[in-house]
Amino acid sequence: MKSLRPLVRAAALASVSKHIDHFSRFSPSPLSMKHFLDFGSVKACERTSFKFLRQELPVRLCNIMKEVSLLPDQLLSTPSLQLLQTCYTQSLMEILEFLDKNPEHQEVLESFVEVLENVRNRHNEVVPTMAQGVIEYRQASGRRDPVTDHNLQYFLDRFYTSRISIRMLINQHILVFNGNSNPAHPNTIGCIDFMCNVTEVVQGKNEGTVKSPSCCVTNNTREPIQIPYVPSHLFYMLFELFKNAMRATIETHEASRLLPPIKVMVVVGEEDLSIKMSDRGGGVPFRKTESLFRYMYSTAPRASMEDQHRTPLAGFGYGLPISRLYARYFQGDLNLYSMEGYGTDAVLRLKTLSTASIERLPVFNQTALRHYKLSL
Ligand SMILES: O=C(O)CCCOc1c(F)cc(-c2c(C(=O)NCc3ccc(C(=O)O)cc3)noc2-c2cc(Cl)c(O)cc2O)cc1F
Repeated sequence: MKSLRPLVRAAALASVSKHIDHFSRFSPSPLSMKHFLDFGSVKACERTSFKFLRQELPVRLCNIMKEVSLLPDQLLSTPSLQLLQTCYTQSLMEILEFLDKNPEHQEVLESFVEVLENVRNRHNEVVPTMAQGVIEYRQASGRRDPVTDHNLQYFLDRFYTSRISIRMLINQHILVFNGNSNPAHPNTIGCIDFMCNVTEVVQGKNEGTVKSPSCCVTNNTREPIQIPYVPSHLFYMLFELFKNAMRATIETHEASRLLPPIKVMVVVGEEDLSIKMSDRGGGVPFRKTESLFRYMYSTAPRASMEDQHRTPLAGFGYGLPISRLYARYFQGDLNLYSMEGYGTDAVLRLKTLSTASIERLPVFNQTALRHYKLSL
């Protein structure tokens, strides 16, 4: 008797592709920070959240899985991408199990939270796994051409934004409905601090270390600058910017006893909250600024110490491009203004109003499809 395993696997794959086709026809529904706050506050209803997520999570998963399926075979066939597709498929099937479950049953709601925790943990390593897949693809395909790099950048921006948004929905549901209020952080609703003191988060990033440049923070108001935001997202972005500013400053002033300070200005306007981090770390040529945002998974060893100083861009990780995705996720942005020979200003913009902070989500549609029709 032939093993049933291949038949079962084929049937499961056929079923999954049917679901992916079905749910990828829906567009993801962007939520605003105000919605997250209103929904997670006293009006929080776990049944309503459950009914929304058992539809919306498959929609977001299947929209990006559709784009993954359009990647070139040489990338799709890498062990890392095979692992990612299995991971996403498994998570999709586990959530789809709840489509016909009764939200009036408490055990259904409790089981759903457990499944979401499993999904979140399963996806913890997605970023380095995708990075490894890109390295394997680049090693296998050998040639590097600008069109492929451009289309890969387009895909990775969408893939990581999708992942940020899925984890936001999952974390909100788990934190709001797992019954543990957070006494240490009374201003939080799920993973959102509705009175996030931006200046304090900036200052908290500058724990002095040996020989690190001093930092001074100035506001444009005497009152604390507070907006509803996700502290972990803000922490990730500021840490990345401080790391780069400190590295440039230290490498440029190695011989100096006194390092020029990194200055941070926090300004809140009616529409934008802007954080400008200014260093005197020597800057990079204007022509190379955009390359700082590339997903450089280069494993190329640097030839020498000299090279290490002259071509650090080759070793750029993905901290900066993903920081820009976090900023853009809630309609903000991250821009670099570098003056070669002097230093760099990194300007992080967030939205002041929770009604303007609306999820910016990738949608699988004809426009997206055209990017993949071109040779990736
Ligand atoms: O490891 C990681 O994850 C991130 C590793 C990251 O590594 C870097 C790093 F921290 C800082 C810089 C850098 C330089 C530099 O290095 N200038 C010297 C040079 C001059 C010319 C050229 C050239 O012609 O190519 C290259 C560099 N100048 O400004 C910045 C700079 C960059 C950003 Cl994103 C920032 O927010 C603040 C900054 O001061 C470059 C990095 F690459």
